[in-house]
Amino acid sequence: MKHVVVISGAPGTGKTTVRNYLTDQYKMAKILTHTTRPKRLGEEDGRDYYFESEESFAQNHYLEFVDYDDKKYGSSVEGLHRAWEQNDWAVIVLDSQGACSYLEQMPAETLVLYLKTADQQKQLQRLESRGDSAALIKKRLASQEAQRDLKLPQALEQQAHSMVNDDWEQTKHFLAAWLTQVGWQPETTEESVGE
Ligand SMILES: Nc1nc2c(ncn2[C@@H]2O[C@H](COP(=O)(O)OP(=O)(O)O)[C@@H](O)[C@H]2O)c(=O)[nH]1
Ligand SMILES: Nc1ncnc2c1ncn2[C@@H]1O[C@H](COP(=O)(O)OP(=O)(O)O)[C@@H](O)[C@H]1O
Repeated sequence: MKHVVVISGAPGTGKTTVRNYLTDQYKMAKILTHTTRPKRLGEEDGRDYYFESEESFAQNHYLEFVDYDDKKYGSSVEGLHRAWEQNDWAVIVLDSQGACSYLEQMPAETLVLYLKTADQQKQLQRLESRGDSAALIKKRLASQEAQRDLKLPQALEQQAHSMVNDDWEQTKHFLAAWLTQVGWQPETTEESVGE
C-alpha cells in the first residue's frame, strides 16, 4: 500500500527539518516541489526545491499548485510517482491548501501531519537562525497564507495529526508513536530477508 505523508504548518515550525528526518531515519522518499521563490542561503536546486522562473514554472504538470506570499509553488504527479518507485512511503511539504488537495485527490494514501510551536516567538527566532533577513521574515509572516496556516484550518481538523515541535527529542518520540499508529513498517528488502 502506498502512503504519502504531507507535512504542513506555518513558517518556522520545522516542516523541512521533520521532512529531512523522515527521509534520513525512516528512508521515506522525498517529493520535491517547484517554486518561483528565490533560493535561500544554503539551498540547492534539485535538493531543496526545483527553483523555477515564471516561464519554466508554467511548463510543468501539477497535481496542485498555489500562490504563497506572492510566489508560486506546485507539486507534480510525476514527482509523486517517482518517489513511490523508491519507497512505498513518500513525504512532501505543502501549505494547508495543498494538504486539502492531496486529501481530496488521494484520501486513502494521504496522511497529514500539522506542525506547530507552543509560542510564535520561537518560530520567529528559528527563521532568524535560518539566516532569513528581518524584512523577508516580516513580509512572510504577515502574508495571508502564513496567517492562515498559523492555525490548523477547519477543513483539516478531523484529518490532520497535530504535533508540537518544540523539543527535538520529544518530536522524535511523537513521530515514532504516530508512525506506528498509522502502520509504518520498514521496507523488507532482499538483503534484509533472513537477517
Ligand atoms: N500547495 C503547495 N504548497 C507548497 C509546495 N511546495 C511548498 N509549499 C508550501 O509553501 C510554503 C512556503 O514554503 P517555503 O518558501 O519553503 O517557506 P517556509 O514555510 O518558511 O519553509 C510552505 O507552507 C510550504 O509547505 C507545493 O508544491 N504545493
Ligand atoms: N525542534 C526544534 N528545535 C530547535 N530548532 C528547530 C527545531 N525544529 C526546527 N528547528 C530549526 O528551525 C529553523 C526552521 O526550521 P524549518 O524546518 O526550516 O521550518 P519550516 O520548513 O517549517 O519553515 C531551522 O533552522 C531548523 O534547524
